[in-house]
Amino acid sequence: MISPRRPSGVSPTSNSMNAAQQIIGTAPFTESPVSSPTAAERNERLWEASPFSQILEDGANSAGQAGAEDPQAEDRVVPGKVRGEISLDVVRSLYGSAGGLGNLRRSNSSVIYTGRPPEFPPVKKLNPLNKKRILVSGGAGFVGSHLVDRLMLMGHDVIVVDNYFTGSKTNLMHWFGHPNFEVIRHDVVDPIMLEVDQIYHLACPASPVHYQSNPVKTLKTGFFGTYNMLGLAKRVKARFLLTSTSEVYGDPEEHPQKESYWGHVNCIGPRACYDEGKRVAEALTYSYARQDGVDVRVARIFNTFGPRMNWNDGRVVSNFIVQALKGDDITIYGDGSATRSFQYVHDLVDGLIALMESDYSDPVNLGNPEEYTIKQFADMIVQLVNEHRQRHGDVGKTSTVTYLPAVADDPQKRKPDTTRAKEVLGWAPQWSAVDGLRETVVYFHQIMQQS
Ligand SMILES: O=c1ccn([C@@H]2O[C@H](COP(=O)(O)OP(=O)(O)O[C@H]3OC[C@@H](O)[C@H](O)[C@H]3O)[C@@H](O)[C@H]2O)c(=O)[nH]1
Repeated sequence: MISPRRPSGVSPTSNSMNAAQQIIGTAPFTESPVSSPTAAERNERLWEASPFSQILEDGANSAGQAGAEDPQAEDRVVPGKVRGEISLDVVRSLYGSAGGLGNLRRSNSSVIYTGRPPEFPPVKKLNPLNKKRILVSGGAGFVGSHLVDRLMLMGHDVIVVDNYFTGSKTNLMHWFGHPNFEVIRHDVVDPIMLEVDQIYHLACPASPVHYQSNPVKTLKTGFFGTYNMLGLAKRVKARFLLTSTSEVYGDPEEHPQKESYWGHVNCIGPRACYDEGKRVAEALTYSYARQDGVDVRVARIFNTFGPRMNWNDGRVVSNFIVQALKGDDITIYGDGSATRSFQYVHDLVDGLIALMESDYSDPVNLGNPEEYTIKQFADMIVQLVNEHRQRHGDVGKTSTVTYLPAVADDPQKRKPDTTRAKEVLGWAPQWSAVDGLRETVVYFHQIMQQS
């Protein structure tokens, strides 16, 4: 068994338990013996030769064992923090230098795609009754690609639709050609017809810089994108999960924010394209549920960070880490007293899957209630980056903070009340912001070394 931990996000009787409980690399299927190697024997030999077999068989201890010889061991933090019986090391291998990042090299004049590693990561062999066809809209993006990784490792058939506005094929390259995986270049503002059992609807730019760059398109994505995905869910009777946002609470007058809070949004401001787009997406979702009986789930996602964020994403985490790694000024908009609560992407993926597999239809906040002022957050990142650089013998310039004008309608405080997620999903974040940031610093450092 890879991990002794039972997924704590779901009850032992729920569907997700059946899915998540199944173990990667379990005993191969049996067939009648024949003189030439059987499929099972071939499978076993391939498995033993696989670079992943060692990782999986070492299980949660592998990071610790590697620590004695590995100079970068301190870059690895908190082994085992992924729910379900999936090794965190395998998940990491898909975006670290052994996986996703290992797929390309850059020089001044060219980019060389070296292809995915010689074998796909092993996916679980599911009983056909438990294997689902799952559509992930926006699956080439930051959060979407991590969700795709997890659903693939769990053994499902995954179809991604993405228009690559902010997503990237390189986030998914490690699955190209896998029989359980398909990707379609498609913009969800246009209808699409597919046969699926579940739809995770993520497609929408999420960084304020991106969603404000074409606000009409953001509103079209919020309305027509959700309308088309809900129409599909209705036609094929798929369960539908909307990724909504903490931005539906606007600049909140209630703190922390409970799901029962109706919000405080400026419907004519520069953020309205996203906030109101997501609010109408929620309204559509519950209208389809009431009128047509569509089986819906709504996650309200709070600030999330992790590997595969674009270095030029524009959000605070990537901006501050990249600035600190370069020794540039850390740009605080306003006086730094606004607060945010940051969750690591693996916690979010756990929560999304637990919600999809639950029988709960009302909105659920998914976020980490650890709250920081932006100034505290800047100091924390500078310190973590300095520690990281010292470990690598890199004595670069230490960044200092510079204050720039505040952005319009910037919410002044944000912190999720996660009581509902605990009660209905058994979900709570497992990663502290610091632990997640350590991994994210390593990731951005690797990206910068490649460019
Ligand atoms: O370089 C920067 C970037 C951002 N910030 C500040 O840091 C805070 C967080 O800003 P971000 O752009 O990361 O994200 P925001 O919280 O404003 O919006 C996010 O909210 C939740 C999600 O749904 C979305 O990912 C996004 O809209 C804001 O106060 C912002 O003004 C800086 O001070 N400097």
